[in-house]
Amino acid sequence: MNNLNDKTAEDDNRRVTDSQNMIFAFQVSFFAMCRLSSFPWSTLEIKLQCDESSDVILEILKKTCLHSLCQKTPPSVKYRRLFLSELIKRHEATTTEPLDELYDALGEVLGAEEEPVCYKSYLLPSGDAVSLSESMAVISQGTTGLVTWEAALYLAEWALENPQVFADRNVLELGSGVGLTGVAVCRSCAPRRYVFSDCHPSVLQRLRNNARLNGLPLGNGPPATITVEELDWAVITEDRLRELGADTVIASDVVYDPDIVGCLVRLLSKILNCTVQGSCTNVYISSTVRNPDTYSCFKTQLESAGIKHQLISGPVKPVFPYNRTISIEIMKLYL
Ligand SMILES: C[S@@+](CC[C@H](N)C(=O)[O-])C[C@H]1O[C@@H](n2cnc3c(N)ncnc32)[C@H](O)[C@@H]1O
Repeated sequence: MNNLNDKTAEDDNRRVTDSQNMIFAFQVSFFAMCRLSSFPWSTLEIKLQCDESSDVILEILKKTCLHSLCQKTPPSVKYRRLFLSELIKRHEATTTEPLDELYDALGEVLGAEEEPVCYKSYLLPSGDAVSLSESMAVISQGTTGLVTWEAALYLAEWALENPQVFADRNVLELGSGVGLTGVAVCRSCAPRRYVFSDCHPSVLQRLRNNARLNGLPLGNGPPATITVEELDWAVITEDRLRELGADTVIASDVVYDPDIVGCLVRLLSKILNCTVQGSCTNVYISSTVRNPDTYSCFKTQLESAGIKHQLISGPVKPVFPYNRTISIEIMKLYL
């Protein structure tokens, strides 16, 4: 008899955990504005078939559109409308009573005005969120820097698993974009100093706003510990690099255009040759291998500049939602 009771309790626990995992998956995907087709809809349908109540739908609603994060840093109006319409469709396919909360939430979104930018929030293992103002289009205002790219999420996951690489280090990030990797590193890896950088005026402005939005204590140059600097790879001098004094340099998705590979490699060569207090600088580049020709052109130019590279094992534990079928690599550079 005891065995039977134990088994039932075990099954109940498993069902609760499965349900919580599914609801969490909805929440993570919703706040990162993932494609709706990537949500676990079929798991939800199975759950709805086994459960007579609307509790699970209500819980998903509470963890998404009704969550306090959605009041502060909401995904776009259009996205919330499409999400709610899909949720309503799945709920209407069941035999349960209509849920007023769903229609109220949709009514609110239908009455809202679309903004040119939206917020995406990426949940950290600590439960905190990194919320970023991002553009809707992957290229806007003539730059690719106003959205978060997969290589940034990959590098951030790797950093979360390897905090010792950043702890008490003076970190310079090149081509920071909207700032996902940097915010995650500052929040979770305790760097001594962190310099976000980019060259595009709109990206720099967005970066400053995003750093503040995430509570980072932004200053204006030393002795501030976290700064946003205009740093163009084509014009930065060795003197400026020495002033910055970085002992760890990172970048994500900066190898995407054959026209800028040359000046990036020249900068990397300056960085590696410019020793800080006798110690060598650790350089890590995270790249999505979209175009093998561009990537191999980068490797060839590294070699010609006398820079060696070593592939680093990527992150093991998925934290952020992104397409994991694409090829992303982190390389460590050295002389
Ligand atoms: C594809 S985005 C990647 C942004 C971010 N690292 C990410 O992975 O989400 C490339 C970034 O490199 C920056 N960039 C391109 N050329 C640059 C240059 N010459 N100097 C500094 N930044 C540059 C762009 O402004 C843009 O923010």
